[in-house]
Amino acid sequence: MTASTDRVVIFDTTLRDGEQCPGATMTFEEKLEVAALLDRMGVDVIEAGFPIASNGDFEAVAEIARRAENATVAGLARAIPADIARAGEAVRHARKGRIHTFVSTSPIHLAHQMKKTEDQVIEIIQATVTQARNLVEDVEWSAMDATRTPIDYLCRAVETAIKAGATTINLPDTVGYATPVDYGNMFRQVRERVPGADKVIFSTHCHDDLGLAVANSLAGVAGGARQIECTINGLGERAGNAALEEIVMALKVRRDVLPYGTGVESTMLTRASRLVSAATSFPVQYNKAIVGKNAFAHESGIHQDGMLKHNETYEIMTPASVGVTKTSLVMGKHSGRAAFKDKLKALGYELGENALQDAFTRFKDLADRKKHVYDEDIEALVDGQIASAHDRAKVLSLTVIAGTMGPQSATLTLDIDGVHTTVQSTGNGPVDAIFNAVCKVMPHQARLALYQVHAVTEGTDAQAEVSIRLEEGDKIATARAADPDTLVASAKAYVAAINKLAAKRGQLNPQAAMTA
Ligand SMILES: CC(=O)SCCNC(=O)CCNC(=O)[C@H](O)C(C)(C)COP(=O)(O)OP(=O)(O)OC[C@H]1O[C@@H](n2cnc3c(N)ncnc32)[C@H](O)[C@@H]1OP(=O)(O)O
Ligand SMILES: CC(C)C(=O)C(=O)O
Ligand SMILES: [Mg+2]
Repeated sequence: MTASTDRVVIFDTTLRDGEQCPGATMTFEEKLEVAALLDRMGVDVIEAGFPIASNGDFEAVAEIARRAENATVAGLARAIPADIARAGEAVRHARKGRIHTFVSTSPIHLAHQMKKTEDQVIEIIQATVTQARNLVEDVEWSAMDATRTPIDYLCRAVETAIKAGATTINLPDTVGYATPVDYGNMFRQVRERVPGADKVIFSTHCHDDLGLAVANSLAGVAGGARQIECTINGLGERAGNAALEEIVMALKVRRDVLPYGTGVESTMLTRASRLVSAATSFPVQYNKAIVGKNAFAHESGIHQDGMLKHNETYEIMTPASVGVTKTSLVMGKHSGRAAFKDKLKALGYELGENALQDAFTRFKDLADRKKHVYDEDIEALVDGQIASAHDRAKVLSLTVIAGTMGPQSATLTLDIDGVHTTVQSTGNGPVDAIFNAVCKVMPHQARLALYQVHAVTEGTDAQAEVSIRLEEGDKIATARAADPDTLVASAKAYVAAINKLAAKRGQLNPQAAMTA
C-alpha cells in the first residue's frame, strides 16, 4: 500500500506501547481478549508485545499470533539478533506475522543510549533487517527518535533498511516533539529523496507529550504515510500515543479533507475503549474525544434546545457511529425549559404551563444546590409538587403496639383538611395495623403493589426510607417517606400515596377525591 492509495493501515499497539504506560500491565487472558476484539473490529496490524521482554510477553504474542483470524500480528525487537530471533519465533504460527525491529537514529540517542557512531548504526540496520527478512516476509523497521534526527542521516538509514528488505518504514515521534508541519514535511522529504521509497509503506507513530499525537499522525498521512500506529484510549508511554478512536473517526468524519479510509468498524470503538479501560484499570477521562462519558452529553440549555430541534446542530457524528446508544441531555443548572419539558415527557409527566413553570423554577433551585440532578430527583420534585398541591391528609401522631404478645395495634391521628381524626386498628403485624388504621379514615380500593424499606445511611439510628406503590385501575401512585422510626415512615409514605391517588382521581372528579 503506497502513498497513491487512499487506504490507511491501522496498526494498534495497545498491547505493546500501550502496556508500557506505568500501571497499565495486562494479564495474559486480558491481552487475548483485547486482541480478539481488535481482530474482529478490523484493525490491520496488532502489535501484541515485545517477545524478548519476558516469557509472559512471548507467550501472549505467540498465542495472539495463533488466534488472529484477520489481522497481521507483530512482535517488537531491538536491533539485536536475539531479540529478532525471539520475535520471529513468537509470530511463527501467525496467518500473517510481522517482525518490527527498531533502532535509534538521533544524535542524542546515538551518543548517550546506544553509544554508537552513525556508521555503526547503519551496519546494525543492514544486518538486523536482513536477519528479520530471512525469518518473515513482512518486516517493519523504525527509526527511534526520527523527529530529532538530521534529515540526511535519516534518509541514509531509511535507504539502508529498504535495501535490506524492510517492507514498512516507521518514522516515530518518539518523544512527542514534532508539530504537524514538521512531521508532514519529514515524510515528504524522505519519500522524495530515498530510492525505493515508493515500494514501501511509510508509517507514523506519535506520542502525545504536547497533545499533538493525532494531529501529527494525520499530517504524516498528508505527507504520504499510509500506516498509523495508535492505541485504544491513547494509552502509551508517558502522555500516551495517538488514540485509535480519534484517528478512525477523524478519517471518517472529515473524509472531505482527509480522503483516506480505514478498515475499522467504528461502531465497536466504545466497546474497545471500555474493554481496555477495564483490563488496565485506567479510567477514560470524561471529556475524552469519541469515547469519553461526555462525548455525546449536553447540559447547556441552548445546546439541548438545538439538539431537540435537530441533532446536527451540536453533534458532528452520531453516537451510534461509535457504538453509543444515544445522545444524553444531562439535566443540570445550565439546562433550559425545552430540555426540562422533554425530560418530563420521557418520565411520563404532562404538566400544564403553570405547573411546568413552577416545576422548572424548583428544578433550577435544586440544580444550583446539587451537582448531579438525576431522573429520580426530578420525579421527586414533580411528585412532591403534585402531592403537596393536593396534600389533604397528614400524619399527626402514631402509637404502635408490637412484639410477641400481639395482637399488634396502631393508634393513628390524621389531619385531613384541618380536621383531626384518631382511629385505632389491629393487624397482622404493626405495618398491617397501621395500614388498616389509615384505610379506616381514607377508604380506597387500591392494591399495595410495593412496600419497600431501606436504610438511608448506616447504623441503627439511620433514617428508614419507605417506598410505596399503589395501583387503582389505571392509576398508579408512588410515594416515599423517611423517618428514623420505620413505622412512622411507613405511615407517612402510605398516607402520601393515598393523597396522590386522591389527587389523580380528583382531577376527574374533585368531590370524590377523598372519601374519608
Ligand atoms: C520507544 C520505545 O517504546 S522502545 C521500547 C521500550 N519498551 C521496553 O523497554 C519494554 C521492554 N523492555 C525490557 O523488558 C527490557 O528493557 C529488555 C528486555 C528489552 C532489555 O533489558 P536489559 O537487557 O536489562 O537492558 P536495559 O533495559 O537495562 O537497557 C536497554 C539496553 O538496550 C539497548 N537498546 C535500546 N534500544 C535498542 C535498540 N533499538 N537496539 C539495540 N539496543 C537497544 C540500550 O542501549 C541498553 O543497552 P546497554 O545495556 O548495553 O546499555
Ligand atoms: C519502538 C518505537 C516504534 C516506539 O515505540 C517509539 O519510537 O515511540
Ligand atoms: Mg512509542
